[in-house]
Amino acid sequence: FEPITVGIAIGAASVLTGYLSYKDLYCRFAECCRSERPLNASALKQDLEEKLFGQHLATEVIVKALTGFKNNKNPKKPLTLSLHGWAGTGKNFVSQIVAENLHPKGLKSNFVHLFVSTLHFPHEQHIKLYQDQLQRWIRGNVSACAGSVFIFDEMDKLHPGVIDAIKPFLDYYEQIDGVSYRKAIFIFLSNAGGDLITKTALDFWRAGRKREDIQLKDLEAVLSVGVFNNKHSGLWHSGLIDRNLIDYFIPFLPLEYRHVKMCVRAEMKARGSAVDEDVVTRVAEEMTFFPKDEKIYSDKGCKTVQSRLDFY
Ligand SMILES: Nc1ncnc2c1ncn2[C@@H]1O[C@H](COP(=O)(O)OP(=O)(O)OP(=O)(O)O)[C@@H](O)[C@H]1O
Repeated sequence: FEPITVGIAIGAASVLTGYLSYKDLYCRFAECCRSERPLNASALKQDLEEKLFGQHLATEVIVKALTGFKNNKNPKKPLTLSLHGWAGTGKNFVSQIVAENLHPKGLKSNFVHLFVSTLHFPHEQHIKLYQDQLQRWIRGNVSACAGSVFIFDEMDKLHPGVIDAIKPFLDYYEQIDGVSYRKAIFIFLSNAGGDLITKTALDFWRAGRKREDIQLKDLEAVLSVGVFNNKHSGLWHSGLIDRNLIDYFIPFLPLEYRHVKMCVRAEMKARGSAVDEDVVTRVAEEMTFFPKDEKIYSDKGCKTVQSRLDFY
């Protein structure tokens, strides 16, 4: 070997390892954006299967959507998921699990952003301002981290004008003003279609069929009436659906008595207490169930379980 070449190689290697270890060290203390980091699909699946109760369809579609998207080195557009269902059925909860699997700090991460319509965009007269702020916010954050996650809660209460502001980012553009949005993930949550999803679940129940036998295709037609063709739905107005900018519609089924009980048990464990079946039953029985005669589904899903448990 020629001494000069060897010297250069050693120099380059030490600079490189120095750089790498510096970066690794830095990322131990500060949060780093690692958009290229592969998704641990089995960890996500396990998380959903263990923590999310009664939502076999949502679990299946979310794992499939995220695995496909994160395995694709060159996606043509950002991933857009639209989660639909009754209150308290786990839409926010799932977003939190997804966020944690993408960025370890989850909702607290600098690369995960949650917007709540009634909180962040409450006044119709300020739509123009919201549009500008939101566009600037998304542009700034995707420039800083390509794999940023944006969650929009209460999408059905969001003014279509605000949705219009984000539409360009969801499209198939390679870049907009030098920024590529193709690795970002947008998650929309709404109650739209929840009543129709419930009706399908109820039809299955009344026909003596198992909840787990409900398939995506049983709900696609239902969602298309409730959300796609419903002119009062913000999603329809915005043209997001017409332009095929939503990749996956994910239905959340209404929760039954047994699922509410599972939520109570999970909450007790999370609080570090032993599971007391007596308390589990009492909390579950305090919830209200519908329809009036059959009383199958919890009105609020698992939503008030935590506060009710405080009384025991
Ligand atoms: N399917 C579920 N499995 C396990 N826990 C659940 C489920 N659904 C709800 N929960 C529990 O109830 C809490 C409230 O649910 P969540 O906020 O996710 O409901 P949501 O569907 O987003 O409701 P909304 O439409 O009213 O915003 C969650 O933080 C979680 O603890």
